[in-house]
Amino acid sequence: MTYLLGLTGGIASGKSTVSRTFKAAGFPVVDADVIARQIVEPGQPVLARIAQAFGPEVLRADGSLDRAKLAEIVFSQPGRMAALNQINRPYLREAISQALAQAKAGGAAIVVGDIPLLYEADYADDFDGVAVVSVDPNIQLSRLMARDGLSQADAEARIQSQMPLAQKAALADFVIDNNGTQEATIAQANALIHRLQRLS
Ligand SMILES: CC(C)(COP(=O)(O)OP(=O)(O)OC[C@H]1O[C@@H](n2cnc3c(N)ncnc32)[C@H](O)[C@@H]1O)[C@@H](O)C(=O)NCCC(=O)NCCS
Ligand SMILES: Nc1ncnc2c1ncn2[C@@H]1O[C@H](COP(=O)(O)OP(=O)(O)OP(=O)(O)O)[C@@H](O)[C@H]1O
Repeated sequence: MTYLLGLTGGIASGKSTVSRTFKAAGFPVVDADVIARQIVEPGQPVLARIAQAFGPEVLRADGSLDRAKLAEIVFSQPGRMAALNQINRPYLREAISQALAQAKAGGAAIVVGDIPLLYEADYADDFDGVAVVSVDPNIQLSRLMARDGLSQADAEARIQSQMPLAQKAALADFVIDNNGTQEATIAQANALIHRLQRLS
């Protein structure tokens, strides 16, 4: 039996370290951010609907999505974010559930769905259990600013567009604390793998 694990957290909370650890141990990981990029490639219906709703200024000269421009709009205006979510979510859900089913058919003991908005978009019931990567707010803010070169105000707006991380941790079946070193986080992820292997 495959154990289907949902992996989530906040923006820049450290999900990548955990998903890399599962991949390194040989388990398939379905990455919602990658799928979210695929569904807005030129020629895809979602891109046309985004252009219709947000105007041609969110497209580059070559017709591809100007992600920085769209991010600037949606992370500063919750109403516009809600409009983007309304367009994207049905397509994302379909593509994510197809990718998870395909990964599960491979027969691995654990399959991971790395979904940043797992709780916000109501995916928890699709999984056998959910792991949240947690980090203190001040560390999350400084890592996000450093990684994406954002001002404090822009980084705070992105964090605030999501469910508070403490609330996600309270809902989770497993919590991985990423306040320490990456090595400490990898050790927690490996301990979780051993625990799930006993359950699967
Ligand atoms: C707004 C966009 C253009 C910004 O693109 P950008 O390249 O700067 O960021 P990227 O896609 O790598 O996402 C980075 C992080 O932002 C956060 N984030 C992305 N979308 C959202 C959203 N709709 N609401 C809250 N947080 C979000 C997530 O934590 C994600 O890991 C892009 O994130 C997007 O199209 N989002 C809508 C699709 C979506 O819901 N993706 C999340 C999959 S669960
Ligand atoms: N334990 C750690 N110590 C120091 N830096 C870290 C640690 N964990 C992550 N980072 C750094 O913090 C940033 C955010 O981490 P990461 O990209 O893994 O988060 P994420 O949850 O996958 O983000 P997103 O959902 O936004 O894609 C990265 O630049 C990463 O190198």
